[in-house]
Amino acid sequence: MTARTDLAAHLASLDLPQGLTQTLTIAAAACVEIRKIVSGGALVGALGASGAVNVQDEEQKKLDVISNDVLTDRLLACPAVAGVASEEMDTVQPATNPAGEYLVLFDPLDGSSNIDINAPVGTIVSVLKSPSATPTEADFLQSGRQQVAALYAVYAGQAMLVLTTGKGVAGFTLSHDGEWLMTHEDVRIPADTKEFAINMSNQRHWAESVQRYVDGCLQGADGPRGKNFNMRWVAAMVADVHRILMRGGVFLYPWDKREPNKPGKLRLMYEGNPMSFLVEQAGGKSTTDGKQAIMDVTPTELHQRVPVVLGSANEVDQIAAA
Ligand SMILES: O=P(O)(O)OC[C@H]1O[C@](O)(COP(=O)(O)O)[C@@H](O)[C@@H]1O
Ligand SMILES: [Mg+2]
Ligand SMILES: [Mg+2]
Repeated sequence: MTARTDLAAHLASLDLPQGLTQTLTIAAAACVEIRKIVSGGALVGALGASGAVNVQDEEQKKLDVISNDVLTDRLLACPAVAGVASEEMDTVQPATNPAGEYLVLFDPLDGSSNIDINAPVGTIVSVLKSPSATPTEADFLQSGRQQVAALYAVYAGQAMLVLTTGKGVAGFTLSHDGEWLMTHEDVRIPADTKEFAINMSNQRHWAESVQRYVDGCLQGADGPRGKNFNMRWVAAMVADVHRILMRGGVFLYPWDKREPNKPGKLRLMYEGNPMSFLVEQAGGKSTTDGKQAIMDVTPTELHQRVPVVLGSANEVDQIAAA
């Protein structure tokens, strides 16, 4: 059997700046640590609430806090990192690395409501160039187009890490020896699909266009789309997007009428941008509404929310036209 390419060999083949390779290597190793803690579950005290709330007023789970600490500690100790920002921290954390060149933004544990029921969760990471070795919050507010890398790790039956540095998308599976080995060399999202993902319990709050789109899917072969659709909702964006990268589909977390001034639930800097980079690099589309690319949104706040409509290109176009 020929040996598989490991993450280190893949990064070397991409001819990246040394500091970026170092940053991605550390982020990927932190994901292995988090995977071990997720796998330990109740045995390692990883389940349940932490008793605290984050800056977005959401209850923090113990695993949100533990994962955040692992990523923050490891990345701030990486000489190439100038600073980090996280969904779980109020403010940015500058490093004290004189040669720091990269900013790393992350959702340390995505799909928090899945932790206690042993369903898939993950980690999402976005990497930007830092304008300075002593960055301020304003330095982090770069659009998704400025990202130099994005990755996620999904902790499910298998742990997988999916990465882009702007030259396509590669997927790695965690071996029993704790190594990320390439199993998916060139991930491509099919342009067409018969599968959509949305939290249907919010239906009455959606905009008319989203109602029309989903209604068309539900009518199946008897309706305007002329084909039957299936629906999936893992309640962890990382796992829903992973499914789309593996076999196509669309994922929607749209704006809704409940809080008209709140753009959506998901966060631009930690969820929207890194997932959009991966989806676009795999040939899909990632938008706020079927039309406007998420990566073109100019960020104004660190914890900014964004509506998300992403996935198979032709299906995203259907949503735009609904
Ligand atoms: O509770 P809902 O509406 O199903 O929301 C699920 C969505 O919320 C999230 O869990 C938010 O992420 P966090 O768990 O990182 O806060 C997404 O991963 C997921 O798509
Ligand atoms: Mg999340
Ligand atoms: Mg989270």
